[in-house]
Amino acid sequence: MSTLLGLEGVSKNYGPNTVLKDVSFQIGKGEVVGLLGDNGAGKSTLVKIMSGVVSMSSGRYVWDGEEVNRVSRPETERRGVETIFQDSALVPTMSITRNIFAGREITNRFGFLKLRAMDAITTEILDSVVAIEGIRSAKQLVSSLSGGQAQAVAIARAVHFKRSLLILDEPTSALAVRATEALLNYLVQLKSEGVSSVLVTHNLHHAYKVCDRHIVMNHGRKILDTTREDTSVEELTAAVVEGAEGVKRFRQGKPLA
Ligand SMILES: Nc1ncnc2c1ncn2[C@@H]1O[C@H](COP(=O)(O)OP(=O)(O)OP(=O)(O)O)[C@@H](O)[C@H]1O
Repeated sequence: MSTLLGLEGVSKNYGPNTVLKDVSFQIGKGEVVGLLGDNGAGKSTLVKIMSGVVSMSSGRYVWDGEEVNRVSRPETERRGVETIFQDSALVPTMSITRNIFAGREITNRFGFLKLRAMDAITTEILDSVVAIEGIRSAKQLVSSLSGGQAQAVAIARAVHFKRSLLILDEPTSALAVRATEALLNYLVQLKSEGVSSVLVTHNLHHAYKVCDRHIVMNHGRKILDTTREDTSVEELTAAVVEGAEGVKRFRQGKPLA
């Protein structure tokens, strides 16, 4: 599998605090990668670096074999990175449709918005991509949605405009069971279309179910980078809970401390 994105020796300091230490990994084309780790392990910081929101203190960002020197949000968006952040950035006073198409509106040749066409597409993607309970209409204002429904709209938006890399930071935390299942299945479907994804989650069962590879972070360091075939939910649990020592212990067949 050829590499879409490679991070090489990435470190990040916030003042005197080093929150990422010499992290390297690769994301293959069409690969679903689980980014795992305990609270504060550095997952969201990596997500922000991959999407260009935060700059790295040192290291290399290599996209499709080419080093990117100035990694910014517009630059990663141009290359096809879509990110769902923990707090999905939606505009509450606008309708679901307008949020989904924000910045990518469909217009006629005179520049007028084709609202009916956008509403129809919105209805279709809400139904097919994330099966969300309780949304009445694409015209509904986002301010009238629950937290989980709003998150699902953000996911539907990113998934619809899928490009090359979809990064989801804790996407299922506020989703109900059916919507979570739909989203996980969708990631697998995207894979067959050559789209890569990074799934940040605390739910190791979700990660294990859909990810081809798992990267476990611990105190800013990568401590495990393994394919699905070479690991198990039990080993991932040991890595997340106990770090590198936990992996060693697990491989020696000893129980969790
Ligand atoms: N803007 C910032 N300024 C200073 N420290 C920060 C900043 N952002 C994150 N950190 C620190 O970096 C470390 C890693 O945080 P990060 O949010 O990447 O962890 P995480 O693995 O995503 O955790 P969680 O699962 O709790 O979301 C934490 O110790 C956090 O306090």
